[in-house]
Amino acid sequence: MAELCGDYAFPADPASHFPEMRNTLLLSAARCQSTSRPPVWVMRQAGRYLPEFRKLRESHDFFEICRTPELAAEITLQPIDRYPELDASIIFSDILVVPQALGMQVDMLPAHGPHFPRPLRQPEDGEKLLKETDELNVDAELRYVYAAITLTRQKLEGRVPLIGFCGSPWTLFAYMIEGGGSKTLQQAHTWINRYPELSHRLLERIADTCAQFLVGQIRAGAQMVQIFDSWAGELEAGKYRAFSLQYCYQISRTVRQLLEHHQISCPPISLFPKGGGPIALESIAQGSQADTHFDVIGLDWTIDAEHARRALEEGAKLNRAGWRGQIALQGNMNPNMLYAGQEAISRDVERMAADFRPSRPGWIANLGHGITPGVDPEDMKHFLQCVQAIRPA
Ligand SMILES: Cc1c2[nH]c(c1CCC(=O)O)Cc1[nH]c(c(CCC(=O)O)c1C)Cc1[nH]c(c(CCC(=O)O)c1C)Cc1[nH]c(c(C)c1CCC(=O)O)C2
Repeated sequence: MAELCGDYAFPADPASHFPEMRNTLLLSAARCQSTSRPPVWVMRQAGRYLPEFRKLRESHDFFEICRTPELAAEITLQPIDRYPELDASIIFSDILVVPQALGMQVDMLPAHGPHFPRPLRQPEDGEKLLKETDELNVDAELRYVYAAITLTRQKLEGRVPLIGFCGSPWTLFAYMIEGGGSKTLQQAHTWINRYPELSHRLLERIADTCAQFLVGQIRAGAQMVQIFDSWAGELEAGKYRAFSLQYCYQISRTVRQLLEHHQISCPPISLFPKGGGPIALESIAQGSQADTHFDVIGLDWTIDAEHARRALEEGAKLNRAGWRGQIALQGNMNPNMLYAGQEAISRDVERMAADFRPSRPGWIANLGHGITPGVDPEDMKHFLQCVQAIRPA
């Protein structure tokens, strides 16, 4: 893997190394600062609904693209070149590069998605992984992502900010045990119920790896980072706090500490607790501390902006650490609305804009989950144009 990217060196100072930014709407909204209009980007915006992506995929394996900075940069830029309406880019990669860095094999099977030939089956498999990753050099394993980020920042020429990301420890842990997608996560639940102590040690190792990985991405040029907790909604409230949220806080804390050591200011950190509902949001605000908080929370489409705000406020009232920071919201149109026709899309964007009006400044328009492969690229364009037409709050 290292051969593919050769030697990589972090820029001395990411703040001054890259072309001057011409669009900072995302970074302002993430800090709840007022903007002329809400910024917009879309999860999975570089993906299979784009013919130019499918064309490149014909001749390259998925993880080969992830490991080849020139290809990852090219795909990251595809939606930016096609849609001048976008206010952010997100580096082309996958959350499963972290299990790979931890020594697990992951393949991307056509039509099936991710597949681990040797998932964690027995407690001994977990102990073995812990032993073998005790002195893991995260930066050496994942520097191909850093190289892709630095190259993409140059190619973006300041058009829009670049977002870096990782999976949440719980979501990655579940993939590492299930070995791929799963409807029930039965085996992951069995691990946290039968082997809670070992599960905690694994989650801590994954969180530490993710934190170092996000710091590397930020040093390489990422201007916001998002933690995808795609399976937050699978856990009951107490277990969500113990097995997921706690480790997302650990990532936030470690990222802030390590960046301070490097004398780099911390960019906005975003958490997407998919399916977690009001209970997850309340828990997030209740448990936040100055050094563990999130600047942005992503919402899926099953919760509306008003309930989300209320849940965050309730949580903040119960916060014993005295944390009173502001949280920006991101989301949350149902991705399936992109199949409903342009008139319906227009109406739903208007509805969404009205719902989020009291949250502005501090709203980043997005879908409530990733865009799916069957969407007509013209309908995506229409969605972006509708968001652009939203007037100042
Ligand atoms: C759970 C998860 C994964 N990957 C990711 C998540 C979290 C977000 C979510 O919940 O959707 C995150 C991800 N995956 C991908 C990105 C790239 C950046 C972007 O444009 O958003 C990001 C941010 C590329 C991708 N990751 C994948 C593709 C399609 C792969 C292909 O071309 O064959 C892309 C463009 C494959 C992938 N990767 C994963 C799955 C389950 C699949 C298969 C199903 C699917 O395609 O949605 C794991």
